[in-house]
Amino acid sequence: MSVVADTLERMIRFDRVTKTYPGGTVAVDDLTLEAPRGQITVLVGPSGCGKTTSLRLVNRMVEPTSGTITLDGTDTGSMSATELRRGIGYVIQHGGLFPHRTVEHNVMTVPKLLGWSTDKARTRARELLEVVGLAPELAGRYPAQLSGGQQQRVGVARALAADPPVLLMDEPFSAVDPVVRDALQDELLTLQAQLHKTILLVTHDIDEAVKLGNQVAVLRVGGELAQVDAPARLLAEPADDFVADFVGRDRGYRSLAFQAADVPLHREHTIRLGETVEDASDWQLVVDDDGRPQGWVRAGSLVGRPVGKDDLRLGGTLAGQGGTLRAHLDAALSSPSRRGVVVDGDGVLVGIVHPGEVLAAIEAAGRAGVADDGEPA
Ligand SMILES: Nc1ncnc2c1ncn2[C@@H]1O[C@H](COP(=O)(O)OP(=O)(O)OP(=O)(O)O)[C@@H](O)[C@H]1O
Repeated sequence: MSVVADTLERMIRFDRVTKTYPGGTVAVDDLTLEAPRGQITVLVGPSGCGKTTSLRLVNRMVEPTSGTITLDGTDTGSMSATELRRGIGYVIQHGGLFPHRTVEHNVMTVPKLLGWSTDKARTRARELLEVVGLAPELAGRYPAQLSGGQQQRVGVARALAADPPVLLMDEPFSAVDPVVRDALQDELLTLQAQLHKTILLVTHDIDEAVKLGNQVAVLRVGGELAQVDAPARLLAEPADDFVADFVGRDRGYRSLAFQAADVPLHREHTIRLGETVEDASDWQLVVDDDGRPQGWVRAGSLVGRPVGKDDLRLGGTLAGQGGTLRAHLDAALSSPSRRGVVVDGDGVLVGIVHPGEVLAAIEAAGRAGVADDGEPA
């Protein structure tokens, strides 16, 4: 298998696909959609809009009533279901693990079905458990002895076992708490940066959709595609009221997460922990011996004595150098001094930004957007 990561060549294509279930429910209505190779396409929409049905149409767990689905140009209807599924990993909520098989045996399932030797399948399973961040000692446990997040990681490892070019993921992270979900989402993005799978992922959570998707398809109940676009465009230019409502009220602010910040950086006078405060000017930034910001102090009341950890006001977010407008604006607004702290990849202070200048950069980015498109966004 060779997957070219950087082409936009289609991998999965729905061509005028309709699925009507016995009883007459139209779950998917005349869907035409392409999932580009090596990218994450997210299907999002309210409950019952046909997301799961659309996903299952790809691996033929559901057959279309009309229309065709092609995989790399081949009509899936012309392939045997077994042959088709060999190239498709499938991840569901809770991992969908076999409860009576150990973690390792769960991951070995597909390689064994493909006729791999036990040794080769076991080596692959161990390799994958490491890839998804699971400690080797978990290999012998049963799914019930794992946390929700760990089960989900095993589910991903199992889907990747035979190195399929395509991954279908149905609400893979919705059964875990928000903190674990966020971590799993980050891990999927890191993994994807190495693996370049063609991923079709279903979620009902628009924040997850815009975080993970290279493109996001919004479906409405009745199985109609309302809009498919890159996340930034979806937030900036929802096609209609339904999409605008679905993407949410603070979409203007969230769209700043897709724009790189071109904001002037200013030098900031710093003091080190333990250093005696001599300057009575208002907020001062405290750094450790390596120059990493630790927090702000209100210097006036501290003049003449050393700064201790208890004096620090924390709470301001840090923006990464070269990061997004959203991260810079948030750093400025959440800082007690209203000066946003910008750090490099090692967490060392590189400068500060002022909220007014971040807003000016937002305005300038908006004007550049108008110039690019030739018409206002
Ligand atoms: N096997 C089935 N037989 C009959 N109707 C079905 C079947 N599976 C799904 N449906 C119906 O098709 C519609 C779409 O269901 P589907 O599960 O694809 O939606 P969904 O967007 O994934 O929903 P959710 O977010 O609630 O999981 C719903 O009205 C559902 O009741």
